[in-house]
Amino acid sequence: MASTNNQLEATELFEGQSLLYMHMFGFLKSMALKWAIQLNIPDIIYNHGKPITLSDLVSTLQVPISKQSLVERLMRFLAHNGIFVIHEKGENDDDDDQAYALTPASKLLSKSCCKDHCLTPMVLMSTDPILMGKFHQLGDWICGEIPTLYEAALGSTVWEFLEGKPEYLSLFNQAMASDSQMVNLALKNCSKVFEGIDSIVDVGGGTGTTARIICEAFPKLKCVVYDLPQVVANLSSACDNLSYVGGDMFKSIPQADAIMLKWILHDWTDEICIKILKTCKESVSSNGKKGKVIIMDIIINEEDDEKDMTETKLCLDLIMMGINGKERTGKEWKHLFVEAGFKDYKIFPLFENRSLIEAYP
Ligand SMILES: C[S@@+](CC[C@H](N)C(=O)[O-])C[C@H]1O[C@@H](n2cnc3c(N)ncnc32)[C@H](O)[C@@H]1O
Ligand SMILES: C/C=C/c1ccc(O)c(OC)c1
Repeated sequence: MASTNNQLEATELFEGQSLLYMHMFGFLKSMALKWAIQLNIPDIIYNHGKPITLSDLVSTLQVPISKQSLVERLMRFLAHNGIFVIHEKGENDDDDDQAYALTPASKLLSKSCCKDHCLTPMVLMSTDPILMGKFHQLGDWICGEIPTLYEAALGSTVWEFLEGKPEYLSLFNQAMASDSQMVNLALKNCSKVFEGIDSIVDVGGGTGTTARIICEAFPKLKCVVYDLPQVVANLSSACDNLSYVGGDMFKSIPQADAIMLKWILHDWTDEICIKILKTCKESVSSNGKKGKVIIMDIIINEEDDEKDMTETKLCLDLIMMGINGKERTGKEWKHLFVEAGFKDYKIFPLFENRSLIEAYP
C-alpha cells in the first residue's frame, strides 16, 4: 500500500533497497561455500583437532602473506552465516586471539569428520559454473518454446546431458549418494515401513546408497536397484541381498512387494508422475499381493514449516523447474495418488526437508 506520509515512504524504500541488496548478493553465499571446500578448510580445521587461529590456517593454506586478510574476511562472512564459528579467547589483542571452529554445517563438508554423509559433492554440483550458468537463461527459456531449461541452455535433457559427460554423471551420482546417506540416520524413525515385506525395488536408485542402507538394516529383504544402464553399469553389490538392474522405468519396472521412489517424482510433470505411479502400482499388485509404493520426497508446507525450510524447498522447486519437475504441496501429492488410482496413503517425517509417503494400491 502506498504511503501518504513522506517519511514512511522513505523508510519503506530503504527497506526495499535493503531487501534487494540482500538478494542480489545471494550468490556470494554459494561462492564462499565453494571457496571453503576448494581450499579444504573443513578438513583442515577437523584435522587440527581444536579451533584454528588465522595464522595457523593461513600457513596451512600456504596463502601469500599479502592475502592473509582475505582469508580472514571470507571466514568472517562464513562465520556470520553459521558455516564456521569464531571462538574468542580474549587474552591479547592480536590476530591469534580468535580461532575458527566447525559448526554442524561445516562438519558435513569435512570428509574426515563425516565420511559417510559428507555433502561436499552436492555443493560442488550446485555451484558448478555450467549447471549454475543455465539459470542466466531462465527469462529467455520461459518466454520461448523449448520445453526444458536444460535443453534451452545445454542442448539436451538433464539425463542425456549426464549420459554424455562421464565426469558430470559421476558428480551427480556422488551428490545424490551424499544426500541418501542421511536416510541412514532417519531409518529408525520409519523402520516399520520396511517390516513385513520380502522384496523391494529402488526405482531410479542411483548407485545404490539408499538400497545399501536398507539391505544392511533388513538383511532378509531382497533389494534391487533399478536405474538407467549407464548409471548401474560396472556396479557390483557388497551384500547378498542387493542387486543392480539396468533399465528404463518408462518401459518396465521389476515386480516386488514394494517400490521405492526417492527424489524421483519431483523430477517429472504431473502427467508423467501419474504414469510412473500406475506402473509401480502394477508391479506391486502382481501375484495378487497387496504391496505398496514408498516415496521419499519433499512436501511444501508453508503453514507448518519454518520460513528458511520453505525457502530451501522453493529453491529446489526452481531447480526442478529447470527439468520440468516440481516440488509439491500435500494437496498436489494427493492429486497424483488419486489420479494414479491409489486407495490411500500415509505421510511420515523422514529428515529435515524430506518426508516419507506410503501409498497403497
Ligand atoms: C534425482 S536422482 C535420485 C537418485 C536416488 N533415488 C537418490 O535419491 O539419491 C534421479 C534418478 O533417476 C534416474 N532415472 C532417470 N530417468 C530414468 C529412467 N527412465 N529409468 C530409470 N531411472 C531413471 C537417474 O539416473 C537418477 O539416478
Ligand atoms: C542441486 C540439486 C540437484 C538435484 C536435486 C534433486 C534432483 O532430483 C535432481 O534431479 C535432476 C537434481
